[in-house]
Order: sequence, then C-alpha cells, then structure tokens
Amino acid sequence: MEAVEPPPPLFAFGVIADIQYADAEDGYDFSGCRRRYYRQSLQLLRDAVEAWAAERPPLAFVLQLGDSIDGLNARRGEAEGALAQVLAALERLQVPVHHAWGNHEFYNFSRDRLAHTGLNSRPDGAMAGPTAGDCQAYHFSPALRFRVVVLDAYDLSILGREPDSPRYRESLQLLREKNPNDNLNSPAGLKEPQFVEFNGGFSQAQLDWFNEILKFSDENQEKVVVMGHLPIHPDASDRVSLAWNYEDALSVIHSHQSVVCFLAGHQHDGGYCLDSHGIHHLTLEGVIETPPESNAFGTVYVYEDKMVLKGRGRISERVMHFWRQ
Ligand SMILES: Nc1ccn([C@@H]2O[C@H](COP(=O)(O)OP(=O)(O)OC[C@H](O)CO)[C@@H](O)[C@H]2O)c(=O)n1
Repeated sequence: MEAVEPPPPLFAFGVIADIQYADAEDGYDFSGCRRRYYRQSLQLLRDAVEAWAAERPPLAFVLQLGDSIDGLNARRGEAEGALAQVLAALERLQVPVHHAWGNHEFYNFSRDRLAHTGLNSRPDGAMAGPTAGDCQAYHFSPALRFRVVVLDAYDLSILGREPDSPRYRESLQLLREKNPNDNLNSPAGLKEPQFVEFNGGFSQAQLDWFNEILKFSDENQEKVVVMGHLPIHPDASDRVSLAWNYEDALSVIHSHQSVVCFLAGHQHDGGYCLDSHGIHHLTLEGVIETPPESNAFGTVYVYEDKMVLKGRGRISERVMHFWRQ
C-alpha cells in the first residue's frame, strides 16, 4: 500500500529569540551562573538560516523576538557593525523578517535610530500600528483568516525614551512607585518583581489599538498569533521577566476569541503554558545562552486546527491545538 502523505501546512514560519550577538569572548549573565556565547551566537543564527532555507514548503516569514545584538556592543562602539552582521545573516533567506525590539536594542540605539535600521519591519500605511506616540506595534495577515500582531513591550519604559519626553517621565514615575530600590534594575524585595528598568510595558493607546485589531479579527473569524519581546504569562516565564502591565495585555486577549498563541523571548531558559482561556504562551529559549554544539530556533507549521513547532537544539517539539472559536 502507498503511504498517505500528511496534508501540507497552510504556511510555515521561523522563530528565534535573544541572539545578543557581540564580537566578544564568552561571559556570564548577571547572576554569574549562565554562560553567554556572544561571538558564537552569530554562527548559531547562520546555522538556523541554513536550516530554514532548506525547508519545504519554504518559510513565509521569520519572527525575531528581540535582543538581536547585545548591549556590550554599545560600550565597544560596535553596535552598527554587529547589527549589520545579524541582518546580513537573516537577509540570505529572502523572506520578510519581523523584529520585536528588546532591552538590548535600546542599550545600543535610540528609537529614532532603530526606526531607520533594518530592525524596523513595520510596514507603511494601513496595516501599521497606533498612530499616537512612537510605538513599534503593527499587524499583518500572512494568509486568509490568519493575522500576526507585533506588540511593543517597551512602549512604556525608560529604555529607548528621551529623558525629556512625557513618556519617559510617566514611565519613570511608574517604575519608582513600584520599585523603591536604588538600583532600578534590581527586583530585590518587590511584590511585583517585573518592575525593573530592563523591562517595560504597554501604553493605554497601544492596548486600545490592540483591542480594535482583535475585534476585527473576531468579526472575521481570524486566528491571531501575537509576538513581543517580554512574556505576559507568569506560567511561561519567571516573574522578573514579565512585561510591567502583563495583566492588561492578558485581559485584552482574554476579552476576544481570536488569539491562539503569544510568542516571547527575554527569559533565556524559555517557558510554556496553555492558559485558562486556551491560549498557548511560548517563551523561546535564547540563542545567547545556547552552547555552540546546540542551537535554539524553530519552525512553526500552521494548519487549520493547530500549529506544530519543530524546535531545534534547546527548543522542544510542540503541538499547539487551537482550542478557541
Ligand atoms: N538583579 C539584577 C539583574 C540584572 N541587573 C542588570 O540589569 C540589566 C539586564 O540584565 P541582562 O541579564 O543584561 O538582561 P538580558 O535581557 O540579557 O536577560 C534578561 C533576563 O533573562 C530576564 O530575566 C543588566 O544591566 C544587569 O546588569 C541588575 O542590576 N540586577
């Protein structure tokens, strides 16, 4: 008997997080426990691109979940060069790459500068994000009845905002209310330990815009994948890595039917949960803390009723059924 081929996916896309490339010797995270392979991360990205290029059907796009280059580059005057290397590696694929902006983007560049680099993947015109403020959120539809929303998790933050701007002042006030430590990067003793300087959150304008997009998606029976640098569910992350007002983003998502999955980076050990509303929260393991003999990237195959993650290296295989609608 002839073997029956499984049906092909509707489309497939690549996922990768926290490359944090720098042309520097290995180091360690803040706790001194986890090794960071700064130089090798570029080779792991190149290996990911090579594997993605061989995929059949070809990938429709890639989601890069933020922290593409490490903050070390800023101190060494190497930010532009490091970014050029990362972007050149991704360009070999010749498919759109959608970038979230993370804390390490803001250690290296101002928002103004980022908007003029290849990390600005926001399309011009009608599909773009909130008009108020300077917010890197947008959405696009890769296939009929599917949508991807890119959220800006540093919209409220003191990173990337000019110190004389109202948004900076508002963010600093909130951060100081929640974090009385002298070192605002320290979560020591906090009831809400996500309120640290290296995180951020979502403005009300962005949440209102997000709500409108999801209303449209509900009305059009779309399935929505949301991505941002910071995780928004405590069961898919440690508590320090969450977005400041992650609960606000969760309540927007939970008031609609359309979201099936939230993809994030930032927490380099990765994480996953299926929440009480049937939404998959997937936090990807970071390339930067991945030994050279392994890797940390994935391909997501999208079907009518599920997404199947083919993880490589530290990222596990996972079948994510659509429980909603
Ligand atoms: N207790 C702490 C922890 C960190 N810092 C300082 O905060 C900055 C951010 O830390 P870093 O490890 O560079 O951030 P990553 O985005 O690479 O990793 C995020 C984690 O995975 C999320 O949990 C840095 O300047 C540290 O020095 C601190 O002062 N006190």
